[in-house]
Amino acid sequence: MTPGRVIAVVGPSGVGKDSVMAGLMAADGSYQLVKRDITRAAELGGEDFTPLSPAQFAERQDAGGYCLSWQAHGLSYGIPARVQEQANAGQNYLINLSRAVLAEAHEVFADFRVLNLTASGEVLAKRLAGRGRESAEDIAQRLARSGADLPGHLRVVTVSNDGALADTIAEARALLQPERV
Ligand SMILES: Nc1ncnc2c1ncn2[C@@H]1O[C@H](COP(=O)(O)OP(=O)(O)O)[C@@H](O)[C@H]1O
Ligand SMILES: O=P(O)(O)OC[C@H]1O[C@H](OP(=O)(O)OP(=O)(O)O)[C@H](O)[C@@H]1O
Repeated sequence: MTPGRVIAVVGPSGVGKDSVMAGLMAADGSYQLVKRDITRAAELGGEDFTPLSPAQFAERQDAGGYCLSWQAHGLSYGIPARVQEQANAGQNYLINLSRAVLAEAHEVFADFRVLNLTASGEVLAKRLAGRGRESAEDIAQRLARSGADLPGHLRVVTVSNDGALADTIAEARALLQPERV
């Protein structure tokens, strides 16, 4: 069985990862979005995620429930182990990952690609304020993280999302075309 393709969408907070993923999903029905476990209150909204308490998260993690997990922004994030199983069985996925787990993800998924989104610091600050999910202090901390480097051995496509969302989605699809999104 040919493994499914897993495309990680990464980039700084506010760059448009969730928006671009939604656009890619609307354009190509052959991918599924990965629903993450996050220790964030359900009412904070945004992406469709599974809200867990820190104790619930730790329990799942100890039971081997995650193929990838990390901490960021004072939260824990987990990718359910079944995502790895289903990708290996042929399912294609779009997945929102931390840049810090890309090298590990490259080991976890047999057919792994990265869509790296970028935007200027000014645009990021405006978008985070407009989204209204975080406090001013939280936003400042998120912006301070924005310069992470990507490991050199990965297959990465980089697209600016400084302009219109539709243009970003079209460019990402064109660059990923041989990659089927
Ligand atoms: N190209 C764009 N132009 C204008 N606003 C955008 C664009 N892309 C995303 N946004 C907006 O910016 C905010 C952050 O986008 P989001 O997808 O939540 O980013 P991320 O998931 O990377 O944090 C949202 O309010 C979203 O609607
Ligand atoms: O290590 P980094 O690449 O900086 O990423 C850190 C975290 O930021 C994003 O989280 P989340 O989607 O909750 O936040 P965001 O929407 O503000 O990016 C991303 O999915 C990671 O979980």
